[in-house]
Amino acid sequence: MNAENKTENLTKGSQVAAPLDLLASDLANLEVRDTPDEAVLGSIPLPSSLSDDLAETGYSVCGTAAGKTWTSAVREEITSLHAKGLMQKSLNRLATSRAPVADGGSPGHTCEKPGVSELNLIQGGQVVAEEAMAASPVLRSWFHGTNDDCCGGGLTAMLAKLQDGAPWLALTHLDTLKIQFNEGVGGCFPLHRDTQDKTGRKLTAILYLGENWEATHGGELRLLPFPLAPVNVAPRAGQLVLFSSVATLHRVMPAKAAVPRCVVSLWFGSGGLPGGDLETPPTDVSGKLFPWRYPKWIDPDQAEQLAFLRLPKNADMLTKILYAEEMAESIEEAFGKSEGVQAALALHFEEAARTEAAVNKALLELLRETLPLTCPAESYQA
Ligand SMILES: O=C(O)CCC(=O)C(=O)O
Ligand SMILES: [Fe+2]
Repeated sequence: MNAENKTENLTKGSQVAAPLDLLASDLANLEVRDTPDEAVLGSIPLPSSLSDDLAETGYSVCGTAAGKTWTSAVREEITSLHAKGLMQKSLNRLATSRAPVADGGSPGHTCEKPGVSELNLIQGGQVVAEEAMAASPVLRSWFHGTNDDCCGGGLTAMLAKLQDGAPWLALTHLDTLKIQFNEGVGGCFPLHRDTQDKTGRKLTAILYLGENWEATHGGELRLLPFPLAPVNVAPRAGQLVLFSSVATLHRVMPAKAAVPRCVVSLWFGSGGLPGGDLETPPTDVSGKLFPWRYPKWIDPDQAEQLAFLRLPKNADMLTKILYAEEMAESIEEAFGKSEGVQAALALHFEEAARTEAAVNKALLELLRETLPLTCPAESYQA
């Protein structure tokens, strides 16, 4: 059965695939390696499995992408920017109704993540926070790629490694560099995908800087690589997570201890920067540019039958339904239970129910029984 037929089945047809066996798997590809303390992000190889990881799961985890000395220096810079009051509250606008308002937008409720501050240092490839950048020599030299004296790392080296590791993403530039400081008092991010817009952002790279992170500190990044099982990633210093900005659902679990959680988030794009020589970025909204294939632990026949689950429209509909509860929980954890949040949750459940009504019931029942596809070790906390 091809993907087109399956797409129809999702909304109209009555035919459903045979139940799946949940298959055992080899778990990830954790390359143990000796990372020099001074290693700058970009200076040391990314996992050799990067391309396979991204194509099979939509994400790739690199246990150590930078050394202790460098990650400590970046953590100190972020901590000091926070102490100087140069960062901003992290806000989200939650839709509360589908009815348009006078200015053409839709009604919403703006909420703040408690204890979480952020700042874009780079946006559209340009420095947009001059004062903060001036006060951050380590991040500044990483961006300008002038740290030859520290193992030849920096943005240029990192971009080259990503281009090499996943050439099909056609990455051309760093679009955004955001720093984040979470005081560790419950702050978290609700379930989301990073990009629905046309900025050309394709790949998210998150570098964690948590010194002596322990499970009791919370703040794990939870990836939901539908239809595969969710994975929690520890925000340990030097750990880098790469994932599709367009496709990969993720959230940040609540921080549980008064230990700051510091993060550098990078978004890489294709198609060049605005005003550059290249054409408008190719978009993978059609699903064509991301070469999805299922991990080897899924039987090839089943993999073929399940390809339709990853067509963007299908994945969007099904995750809205299957992760409706987790989405609601993550919104409440991030923003509390104010009236505005309650209105947003009511709309969220209404939309999930409307989406569910459009999907073939037998197929949905089957998917509820068989998904997510689980490999034996679900949680990675190296
Ligand atoms: O802090 C993290 O681990 C992820 C943050 C995130 O998802 C975002 O900034 O979009
Ligand atoms: Fe995100």
